Amino acid sequence: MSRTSGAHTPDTHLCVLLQSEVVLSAFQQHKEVKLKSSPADLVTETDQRVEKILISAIRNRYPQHRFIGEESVAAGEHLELTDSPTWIIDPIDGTVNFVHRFPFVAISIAFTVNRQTQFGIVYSCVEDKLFYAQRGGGAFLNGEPLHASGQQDISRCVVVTEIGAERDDVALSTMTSNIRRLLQLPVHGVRALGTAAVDMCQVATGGADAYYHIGMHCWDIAASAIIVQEAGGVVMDTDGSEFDMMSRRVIAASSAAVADRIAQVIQAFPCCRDDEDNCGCGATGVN
Ligand SMILES: O=P(O)(O)O[C@H]1[C@H](O)[C@@H](O)[C@H](O)[C@@H](O)[C@@H]1O
Ligand SMILES: [Mg+2]
Ligand SMILES: [Mg+2]
Repeated sequence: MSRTSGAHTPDTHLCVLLQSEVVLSAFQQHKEVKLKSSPADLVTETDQRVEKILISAIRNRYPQHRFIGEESVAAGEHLELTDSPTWIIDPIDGTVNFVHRFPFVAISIAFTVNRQTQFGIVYSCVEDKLFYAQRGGGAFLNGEPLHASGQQDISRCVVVTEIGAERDDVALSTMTSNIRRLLQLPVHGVRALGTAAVDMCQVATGGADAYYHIGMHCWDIAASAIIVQEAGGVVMDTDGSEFDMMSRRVIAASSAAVADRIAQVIQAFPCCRDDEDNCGCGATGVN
């Protein structure tokens, strides 16, 4: 059981914390690695095992609920977000880090009703940091309230992003030119931790002022999106429209001014929506 669990933690937190022991005990071990959508999109037996245990534990308690799990979708399960109560699960966010023992790996769980996120949990296992938010209830890190930085001036920002699993020329040149354009504004710095969920939670802590990503999946950011929003941050699509967790594009920021400025500077590359089957573009929504 993690050092951060407490009497106040709801059942789901306990579920996550219990599974983090599975992640942590495997963290130092040799891992059998399989490839998914690219040579950089990895999965291990631990990813699959943690997701199975989480889903069966939650399903046991809530048999009518639906699930969107990264590894269930990778195994061919249809991905559809409906009005039904739905759990959106990334059993290990940062699998490349997990395989390499780079100490930023997280379990991410979001819960939606009527397609609206009710709460999100991101547990950064090696750091032992439990990020949590409930709609209208604020955002917390290990029980302490979180507040975004409120920074309005892009030139005073630390911006977090990810070079994801894409290795095609269009995606790579778009991502690298986005980073170059931001650095030339200039911004104070660009960072990447290798886990979208923990990256985005840095905006909720105020330790970063913005996060943007093109190509991630709903399970990577569904939980951290509500954590940023409840910490007073802004979350939107990279085209400036309302945040849509299935679009595979996101900007999370300390303020609308910074979010809008980033939306002006960065470009997106085409990638299928998570809920779009066989959309035919280069970067597929599922593996
Ligand atoms: O580790 P997973 O759950 O696969 O998620 C990562 C994704 O695969 C990468 O492409 C992104 O760059 C990371 O930020 C995600 O955390
Ligand atoms: Mg992930
Ligand atoms: Mg994952």
